[in-house]
Amino acid sequence: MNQLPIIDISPLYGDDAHGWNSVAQQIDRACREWGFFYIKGHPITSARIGQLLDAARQFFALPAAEKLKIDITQTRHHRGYGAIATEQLDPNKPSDLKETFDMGLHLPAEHPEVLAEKPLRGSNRHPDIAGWETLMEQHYLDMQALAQTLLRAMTLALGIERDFFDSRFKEPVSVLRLIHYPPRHTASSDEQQGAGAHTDYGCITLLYQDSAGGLQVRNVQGQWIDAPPIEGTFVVNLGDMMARWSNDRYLSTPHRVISPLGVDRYSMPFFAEPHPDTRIECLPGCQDAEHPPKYPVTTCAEFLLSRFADTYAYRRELQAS
Ligand SMILES: O=C(O)CCC(=O)C(=O)O
Ligand SMILES: [Fe+2]
Repeated sequence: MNQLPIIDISPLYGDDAHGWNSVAQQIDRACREWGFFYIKGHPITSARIGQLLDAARQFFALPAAEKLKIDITQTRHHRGYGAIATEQLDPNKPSDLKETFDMGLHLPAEHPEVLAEKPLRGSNRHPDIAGWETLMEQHYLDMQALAQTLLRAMTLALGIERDFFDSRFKEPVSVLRLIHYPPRHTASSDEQQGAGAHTDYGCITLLYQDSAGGLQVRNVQGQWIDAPPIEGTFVVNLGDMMARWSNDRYLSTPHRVISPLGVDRYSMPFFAEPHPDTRIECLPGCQDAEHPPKYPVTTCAEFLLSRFADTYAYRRELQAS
């Protein structure tokens, strides 16, 4: 197994039941065998992607002092700029060779969860770049809608009600992230990695990657295989919350990014995660006498905060304070 499946999801934008079922079967198989696949036939235009890449290049090229005006480590709710080495995804390797911009659902100061200082809730912190905020806020909503379309298809194979995820993804904690990987300058990729080997924390991740390459996925035989850029697609993968929800019927697969040699790389993952209070509890169709629930029940917020603390020194300090 060395080739990730490519699934055309365009039938999900019509109401032909046969088309929906066919896509649902393909997604179900890819989730069980790989936890990773590509999608094509989605509604995000190449013009939009071009605007986002331009914006990302403009932002990451700003002087450090300008970017640090929205330093993520100065927030309680995890929004803004993460400088190089803020994250360490693989505890056995040096910190990651990448810089990031994170945003979430914009909640106004008077929202009850913001007033109550609930973790991960609040307003976005955008850089002062013309057109940036409108572009990013719209893209966030469009990626959330795309993620929910995929989740709706997944309910068919999981044997749960059609709106199971929709009802749990109201006011989600989903994150849209832009990443810049500076080039490595030595032929060896063993030292500092772009992104160390990790599994994602959330339910489902939709990743746009530019043409530089470097993403690798560990297959069930334990080999690292390339997930090369394919024009017009997103790479989709499942995170640990979905593995728990599905009692490991669906795989949360390790992946990493080898820093590009001689070129910059830009990527944009969207991490779809439900409302913070959502109970992550084995789905009824994923358990029986031979497969009892493997994981204790948790909530989305509780689970995410524990994983953030593993990855970010600043979150450990914040949670200890
Ligand atoms: O940049 C990429 O291609 C992957 C990034 C990633 O795996 C992550 O941020 O979780
Ligand atoms: Fe990841």
